[in-house]
Amino acid sequence: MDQSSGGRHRAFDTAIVWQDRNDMVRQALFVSIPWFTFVNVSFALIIFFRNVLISGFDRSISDQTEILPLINGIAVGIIAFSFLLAFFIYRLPARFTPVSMGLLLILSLMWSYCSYHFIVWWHLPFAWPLSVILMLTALAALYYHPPALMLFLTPLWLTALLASMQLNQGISVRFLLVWLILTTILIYGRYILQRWFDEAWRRYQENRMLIAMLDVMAHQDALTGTANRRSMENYLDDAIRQALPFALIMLDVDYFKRYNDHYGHQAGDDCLAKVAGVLKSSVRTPADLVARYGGEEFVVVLPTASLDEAALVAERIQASLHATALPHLASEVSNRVTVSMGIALSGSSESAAGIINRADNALYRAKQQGRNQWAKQNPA
Ligand SMILES: Nc1nc2c(ncn2[C@@H]2O[C@H](COP(=O)(O)OP(=O)(O)OP(=O)(O)O)[C@@H](O)[C@H]2O)c(=O)[nH]1
Repeated sequence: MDQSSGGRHRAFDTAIVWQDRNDMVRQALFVSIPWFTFVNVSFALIIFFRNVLISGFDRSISDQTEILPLINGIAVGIIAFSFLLAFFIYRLPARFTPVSMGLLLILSLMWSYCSYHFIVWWHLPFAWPLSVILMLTALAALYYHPPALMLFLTPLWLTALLASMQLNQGISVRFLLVWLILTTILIYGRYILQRWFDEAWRRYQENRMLIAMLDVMAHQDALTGTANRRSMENYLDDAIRQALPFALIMLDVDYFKRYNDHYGHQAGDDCLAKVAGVLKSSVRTPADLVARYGGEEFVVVLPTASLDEAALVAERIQASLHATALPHLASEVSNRVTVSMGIALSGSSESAAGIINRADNALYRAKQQGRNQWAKQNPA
C-alpha cells in the first residue's frame, strides 16, 4: 500500500491491493472503526446527557443514586476510550495491537458495569436493547477478527445473563430462552459474515491471478516466451521518454521459409522457441529485453550499451547459436540455423520507429553481404 502519495486514509480508498489476508482484515477494520466509535460514543453521550442535563429524567433511578457520578464518569470514559481506540487503530496503521485489544476489553467492561446497574438497580427499559445493540454492533464491526470480537462480546454477553439472574433471584426460563436466541444469533451471524468475508478473499485472489495471467498474455509472445511487439514498443517509448540511451539489435533467422518447407511448420515453431532461448541466455542484465518482432524476426534491446558492446552481444548470440547446433540442411550458408543481425544506437529525440528502421537497414545489409553475420548502422 502506497503511504507516500495521498496520505494514509486515501491508501485504502483508491486502488486497493491486498498482499495477504491480513491486509483485507486491516481494510475491514479501517472501514468499521468509525462506525463502531460512533455507536459507542453516541450511546455514552445519551447516557451522560440524560443524567447530567435532565436530572430526574429516569424516575426509576431511585436506588443507589450515589453510583450516578460513577456511571457519568464511565460514560465519559467510554467516549474517551472509543476515540483512543480509533486513534490507535488509525495511527499504527489499522491493525489490532495489544493496546487496541486492551482498549476493546476496557470498553466492554465499562459498558457491562453500566448495563448491570441499569438492569439490576434502576430497571431502565433501554438497558436490554442497549446491550443487544452494542453486541450486534461489535458483531458487524469485528466479525472478521474473532479474538477482538470475543474480547468485546464476552463481558456484555455474560453480564446480560448474570444481571438477569440477579434480577430474578435465579434463572428465569423466559429470559434464558431469549438469551439463548441472542447467543444463536451472534454465533450464526458471525458464521455467515465470516463466510462472505472468506468468499470475498477467495474471489479477490482468483481475480488477481486472472489479471496476472492476462497481463502475461498481453505482454508476452505465446510461442517463444519473449516480450511481444507491443510490449517492446512500450519499452522503447519509455526509454525514449526518459532519455535513456540504448542499442537495438534486429535479428532474422536465415532461410526460415526453407526451414519450414524442409522440416514442417511445427518444427519451425520449435526452432523459433529455441532461437528465443539462445537470445535470452545471451543478453547481459535483466534490464535487457528480448522481443519477438514478428514472424522469424526478433529484437534485442540493450540499455546504455554502445555499438561495440552491442556487437559483442551479437557475437555471443552467433557463438551460442552455433553451439546449440540446430540443424538446417536447407540453408545456403550453413548446415545449422543461423541469424543475420542489424545493430543501431538510439539517437537523441529519435522515435522508436526511426531506430528500428535504421537497425532494419543494417540487417538488410547483413543479409546482402551473405547472411550469418551482423552489420552496424550506417555512420551519421
Ligand atoms: N513455423 C513458423 N513459421 C513462421 C512463423 N512466423 C513466420 N514464419 C515463416 O517464416 C518465413 C519467413 O520467410 P521470409 O520472410 O521469406 O524469410 P527467410 O525465408 O528467412 O529468408 P531470409 O530472411 O531472406 O533469409 C515464412 O515462411 C513464414 O511463414 C511462425 O510463427 N512459425
